Amino acid sequence: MTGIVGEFFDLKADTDADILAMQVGDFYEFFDDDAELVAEELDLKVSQKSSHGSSYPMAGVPVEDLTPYLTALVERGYRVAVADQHETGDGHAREITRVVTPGTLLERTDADSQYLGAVVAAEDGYGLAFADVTTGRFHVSSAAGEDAEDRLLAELYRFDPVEVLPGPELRAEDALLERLRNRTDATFTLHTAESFAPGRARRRLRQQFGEETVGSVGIETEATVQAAGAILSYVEETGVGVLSSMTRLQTRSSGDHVALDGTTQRNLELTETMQGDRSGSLLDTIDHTATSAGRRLLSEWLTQPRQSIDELQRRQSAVQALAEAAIERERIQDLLSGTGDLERLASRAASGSADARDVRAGIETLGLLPELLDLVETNETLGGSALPDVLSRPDRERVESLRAELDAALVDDPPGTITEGGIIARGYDDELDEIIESHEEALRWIETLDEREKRRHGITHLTVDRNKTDGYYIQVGNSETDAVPEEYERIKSLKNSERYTIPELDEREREILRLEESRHELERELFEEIRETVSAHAELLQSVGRVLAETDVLASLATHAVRNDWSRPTLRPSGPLRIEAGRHPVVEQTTEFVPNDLALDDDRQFLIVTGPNMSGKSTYMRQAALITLLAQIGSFVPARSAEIGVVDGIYTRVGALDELAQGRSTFMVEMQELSNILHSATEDSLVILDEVGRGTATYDGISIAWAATEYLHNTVRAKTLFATHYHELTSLGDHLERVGNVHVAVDESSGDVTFLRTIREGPTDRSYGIHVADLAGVPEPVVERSREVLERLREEKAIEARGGGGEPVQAVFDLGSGEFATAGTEPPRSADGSRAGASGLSDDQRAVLDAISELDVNETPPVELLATVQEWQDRLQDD
Ligand SMILES: Nc1ncnc2c1ncn2[C@@H]1O[C@H](COP(=O)(O)OP(=O)(O)OP(=O)(O)O)[C@@H](O)[C@H]1O
Repeated sequence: MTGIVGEFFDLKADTDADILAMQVGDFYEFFDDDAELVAEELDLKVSQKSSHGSSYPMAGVPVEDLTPYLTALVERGYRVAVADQHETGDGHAREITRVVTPGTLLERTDADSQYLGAVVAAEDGYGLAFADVTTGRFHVSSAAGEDAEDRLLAELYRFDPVEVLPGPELRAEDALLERLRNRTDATFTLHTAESFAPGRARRRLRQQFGEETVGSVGIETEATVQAAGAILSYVEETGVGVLSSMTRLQTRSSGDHVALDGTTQRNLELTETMQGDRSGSLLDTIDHTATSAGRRLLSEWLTQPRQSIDELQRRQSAVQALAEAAIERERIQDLLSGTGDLERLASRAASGSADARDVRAGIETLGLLPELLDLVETNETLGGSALPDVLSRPDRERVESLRAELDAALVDDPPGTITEGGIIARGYDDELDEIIESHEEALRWIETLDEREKRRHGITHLTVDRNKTDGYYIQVGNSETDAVPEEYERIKSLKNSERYTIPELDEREREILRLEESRHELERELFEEIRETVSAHAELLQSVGRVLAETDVLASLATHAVRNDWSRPTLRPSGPLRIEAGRHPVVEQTTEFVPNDLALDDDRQFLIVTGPNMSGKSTYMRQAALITLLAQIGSFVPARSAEIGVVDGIYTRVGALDELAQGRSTFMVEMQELSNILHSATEDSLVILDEVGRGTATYDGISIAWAATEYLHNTVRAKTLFATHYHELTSLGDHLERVGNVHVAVDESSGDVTFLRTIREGPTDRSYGIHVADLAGVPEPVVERSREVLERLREEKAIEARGGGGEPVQAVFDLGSGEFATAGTEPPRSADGSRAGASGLSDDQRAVLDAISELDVNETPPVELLATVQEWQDRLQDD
């Protein structure tokens, strides 16, 4: 098939992109199914194009408007190929110049990172690589060991990629792929298997980052090399052209990072809430950054706390100085706001999409560095902090020479297009200066032509102007057309005037057009050279960008500390966690918050937290984790004072509601997460367990919680906070040396429950679930009946707890041994006190036993269970 539509189909057959945008003159056109799809997604009009007797749907957008349409399509997960048109000797030809995908979209303007990820499965784990084409960032990591899969998920959660390239082996692992898909919103793209081949991948990696870098950063596994190589090949193949801005290969320095699994990042609502909203997350609450690069870095810090005390104290010193020097801090934030995003400029310059305005913004931003350094050094408080060191990191002279070079090249306020001149400053290029001079002279000649002509011919209503159809012309009012000389050639008659031209004017016009053309051409060429200079300095720009982002984050942390009365925590290499009057950083924003103390040390390393529902147990535990985490990004913390033994990991196990939506058993998830914690946590970790064991039958739950506590206490020895409704567990405090009990106090003096939100020593003796049921509007008869049942149960429990003296009617939990005695091992006694054989049972007793063995504890709601137990008791008592 020939013709435009045929060409479209040929090109489409050559690409695996979902949609093809093909340039036809001033438009990008979509045909056939693509036209229907794009029209539907973007609300475009569909027309029909005839070709070879058939008619095809067609939709198009003007060339200059492609970007927003492209961005919208890609953000919806489509991969769009763009075929550009170029001139050939005898017409036009088109070829695909790039494929825009979620992970290679350059036109991003918001603050978010946009990672493209690759995951390669190997025998002993996974290799991972992540690249952000908009900033040139490139990270590699690996996930190995027994919990490799959890580590993999944690990394995916941390980078939150928009597009993932699964390696060839992974493609066959349906179950894992499904989990990955559930964990990210990424588009999964099948990139050619060859690009994952180890030899090829290694070559690419060396080519990109240099042999030495690849050797020195210590990429641990071949799978990681494969993942990194595949990303490089994908970025190259999609034609986004940013490879030269990827200058630094980053690995996680193991030993310094704090383990923070995906579940914990989510539970602590670091960058989004459990519901997936940004608002209400820790990031959203503490973010006062002035730049998008700053916000990206703050998000990175929060998901990547550190252990290095030196680094943390360095950050703390800067935050403290910035907190104290309020005026300078505001000045710094003022200077930073409105600056260009240098990391993104480097990428856009490398891809050739940066325009003169982008570069101009970059120049201004580079100029800020000496200004900031000056401001910081001349202030005593700031000068004594780590800030001067931060700002001195990029080579000052190189920055200034690049800035000066670019500044001399561009005008102060360039236009947003690079094809229409007006970009390059005078004095930068001799040839251009000459053209501009001649151009301006020709323009001056035309500007003064009206005066000359008026004088020469004595005509008063004469003007010289230009429009698209007529070019330059002389216009004379009808009343004076008689005075027009002979050489005037009429080109148009209007209602009240006539338009003329003269040979000199025609000649000037031709000259102006010629000069304009060469000026535009030359300015574009010069600008492209300048853009290449920018691109060649990608590394320098990125380092200045990072330094400014870091200053922004430190100032933001200082602002939040000052506004919310946070304090500088004392950091120690390991050991106790002591918090005086601590608060929850997010909850304190919206509530009259009641501060609480916490101490976890060598004498008391494990706290069991009890208290009524909704009293504040979760808040108390999360605030401990968040205070530790904030301290380990170098921030101040919401507390009167805090002493923090640096942790190597924060592990949480908190409600699993969201997993339910993904169709996994809550209990299974709970146990997988518990297993992960028991495997991974160390003596230097902080563990938060909320209601572990709740997802199964009571006795199973208590047993698991009991055993996990013993293991964490005896073997792992991690600092642990454990909230539970199982009061049985509180007696662990008597048995295990370093386990203590605290509870959240309530006031019942008025007959109602008032939440005091205060943490007190010792366990609670009861649960307030019924009160919450009442608050929630459960019908009065049910609430009343629950109270009766509870009373009875309490009496029974007192009997059970003594472990004898009464009639055990059901399995009892022996607090002394931590084991269960069941009805089966301890048959009921007969009325005379002697043990009755199975044959000596009454009908009622047998019926009760049958009922017990048939009852499915997992499937019976607790209230019904209690009622059933009571019914049995009644039957046995009547017996
Ligand atoms: N120290 C505090 N000061 C003020 N308000 C608080 C405090 N702690 C908790 N709250 C408020 O109490 C509410 C319930 O707290 P939280 O969810 O921590 O209770 P919980 O005991 O874990 O509940 P459940 O056992 O039902 O899970 C929170 O939404 C919070 O607004």
